[in-house]
Amino acid sequence: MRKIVFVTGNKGKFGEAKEILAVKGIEVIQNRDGYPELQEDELEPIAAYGAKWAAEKLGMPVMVDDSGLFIKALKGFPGPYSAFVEEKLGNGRVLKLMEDEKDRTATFKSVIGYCEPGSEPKVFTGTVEGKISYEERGTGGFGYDPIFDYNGKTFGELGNEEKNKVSHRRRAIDNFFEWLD
Ligand SMILES: O=P(O)(O)OP(=O)(O)OP(=O)(O)OC[C@H]1O[C@@H](n2cnc3c(O)ncnc32)[C@H](O)[C@@H]1O
Ligand SMILES: [Mg+2]
Repeated sequence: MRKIVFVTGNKGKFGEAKEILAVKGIEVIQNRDGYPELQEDELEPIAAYGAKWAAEKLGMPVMVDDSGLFIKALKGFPGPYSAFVEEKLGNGRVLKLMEDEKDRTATFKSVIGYCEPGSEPKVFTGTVEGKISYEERGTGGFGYDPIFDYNGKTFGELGNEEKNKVSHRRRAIDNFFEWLD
């Protein structure tokens, strides 16, 4: 069975990637050592740099996943700052920022960076469109899931199995897997 090391400190991301890739016959092993996260306004260079850095450091093939929530009415905020905003503000205050906004459109984006030592990194992108809810709903998932409404249910309400069929992460991993084959 093929094994890939996933460098991430995020338990939610790891659990999802593990489930999605298990179906494809790939075992994912978590490494929590982390990598330097560039400050960029796009996720792709952050994922590419992180994957390259970690592959050279660990001397084995690695994947990383840099992701974020892009809210249209907030000009794409929090986007690449999603982790920082989640930690400092949380979902409640993101909803507060959205209080008077009629356009609730938002995009979740995941960029998988993959790199083998001595090679150039590859990036694979997945997105899913949804709406920012008016209140937090559901206890499933992690991070922004309770405020991301996908066809009437938040990702927090959907449950892992359903989320994994349609999520940004699923779509990015599908693209990655297609290339791997
Ligand atoms: O160690 P890493 O992999 O960097 O883990 P992280 O949590 O710092 O992750 P990012 O730097 O990619 O920041 C992404 C932020 O967006 C959140 N996020 C990413 N994917 C999500 C998803 O599927 N559902 C809800 N929130 C998500 C996540 O919790 C972070 O706060
Ligand atoms: Mg991070």
